Amino acid sequence: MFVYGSLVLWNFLVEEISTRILTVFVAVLFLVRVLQKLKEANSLPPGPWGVPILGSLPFLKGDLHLHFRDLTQKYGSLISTRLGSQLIVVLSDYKMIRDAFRKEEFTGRPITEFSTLLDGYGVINTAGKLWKDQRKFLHDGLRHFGMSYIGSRKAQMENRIMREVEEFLSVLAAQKGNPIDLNPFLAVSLSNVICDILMSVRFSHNDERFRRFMFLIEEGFKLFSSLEASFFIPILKYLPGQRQTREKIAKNRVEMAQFLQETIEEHKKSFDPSHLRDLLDTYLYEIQKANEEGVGHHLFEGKDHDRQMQQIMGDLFSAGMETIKSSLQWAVLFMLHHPEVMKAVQEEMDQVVGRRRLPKLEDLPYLPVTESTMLEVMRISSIVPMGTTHAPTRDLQLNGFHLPRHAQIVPLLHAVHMDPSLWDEPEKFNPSRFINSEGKVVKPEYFLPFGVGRRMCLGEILARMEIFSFFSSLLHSFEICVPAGETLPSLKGVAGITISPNAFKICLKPRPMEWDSMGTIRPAGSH
Ligand code: HEM
Repeated sequence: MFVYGSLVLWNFLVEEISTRILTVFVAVLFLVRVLQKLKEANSLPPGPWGVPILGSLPFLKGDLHLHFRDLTQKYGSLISTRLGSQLIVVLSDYKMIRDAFRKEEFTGRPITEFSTLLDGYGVINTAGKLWKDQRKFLHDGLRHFGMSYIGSRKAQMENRIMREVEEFLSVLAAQKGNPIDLNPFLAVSLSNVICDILMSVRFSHNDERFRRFMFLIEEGFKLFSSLEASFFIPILKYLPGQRQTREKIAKNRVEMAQFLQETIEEHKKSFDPSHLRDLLDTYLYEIQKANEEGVGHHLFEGKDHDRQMQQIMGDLFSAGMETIKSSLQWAVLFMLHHPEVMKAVQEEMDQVVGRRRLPKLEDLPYLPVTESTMLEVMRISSIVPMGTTHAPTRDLQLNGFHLPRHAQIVPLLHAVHMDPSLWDEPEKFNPSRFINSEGKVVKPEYFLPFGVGRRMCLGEILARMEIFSFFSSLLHSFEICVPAGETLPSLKGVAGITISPNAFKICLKPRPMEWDSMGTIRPAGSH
């Protein structure tokens, strides 16, 4: 009896002690974790803490890039803040951005609701080896098809662009000076340039297929924006309405994928390895080579080939069309606001290019007023105000602060372009800031419309060629004015991933070319 009683007591004590030890152990673990979090929070770059769960979300006012700019003015050029569950680190000093983004460890992409929707396909939202291989391949491929400052391929690219410029100008001339919104005309012409390079596809201005494709892209942007809240507070994705939005995104993606897949299938049928027509063919070539060698291709890392090609085409199209369209719309808008600059650009071209032909890329070094005007448009509009969001590939230190692996790193390009310590009166539109005392165009190292470092824009050369060709030809061919009775359109843009102007209308009055007064058809080789 005594032995039994002792055993019961012993067991009771052991259980009691174990429970207590376990409780103490859990409490210590919890405390250590809380201390770790506090230490981490203390070593993060400075910035507003906000409120529990929501972070700074309730205090967001206006456009995100302007909100971040206000914070950097208050807390310094490296700040951190929480938006819901996401830790955001903003860099606004150009040297800091440049030095950080040169390093491999800043080339990651954050894992967000948005990136999971894309399943790691494409180039823009990938990271690691797959991104690196993809980027190198695309860089070489785009060069091969003329995205280069030198060589015969450059001439090919210029011809391709000028074919679209001429069609653009003739469609505009057919509007006979009536008020028009340039947006749909630019959309077709610019899409044709990029689609030709990617997959030898061109659209006409009334093409139903193209309209549907553009509609799906625009709707996609809107649908993604309406999911934004759940990117920051993931639990919101279970709200009614959010599921339907996701389903709609998936449905639209299938429709766009079908459109792209049709082109991929046509390419597969007519594929000739000795004559690669476009970027899509270069992918097919790589796949064929890998199949013959019986190995998986490093460009796909076990991913579905067709889906990867679809996403690459989609990535380059969406990165390459909207950005140039917005830049050109900003350029026109600034010309309406600064007719004296428009006049100076036109006079320079009349003198250097003459009235017998359209401007060519080789004229550019002799057109400092035109070039500096385009640069100033890019600076002041900063159409990709926050670049793309990067993520550290591991926990890092930057300027003595801790950047955890899950942080989202934002390069605030807008703040760099509006920094009064770098630019004199940055809010003022002043192209001559890019011209030195010898009359030459100079681009300071803190001019970063295409970002900087390892993940900087892949399409910079094409973008510069297109912006020059469309802008200079438009101004060479037409006087641009506000429709009679209408007020000057606002310079306040609509901010999303890019900033574009609100829709506005213009009237175009032809500036006679010499072949018009001669009553002849445009002479062959005049452009
Ligand atoms: C005015 C036109 C354009 C501007 C201002 C622009 C600007 C930018 C910026 C700021 C970035 C992010 C850089 C970073 O995060 O560090 C970017 C990335 C990118 N751009 Fe552009 N871009 C333009 C046109 C184009 C064109 C025409 C193409 C395609 C042919 C293109 C393809 C890309 C791609 C693929 C990336 C992502 C690169 C990567 O993730 O490694 N862009 N661009």
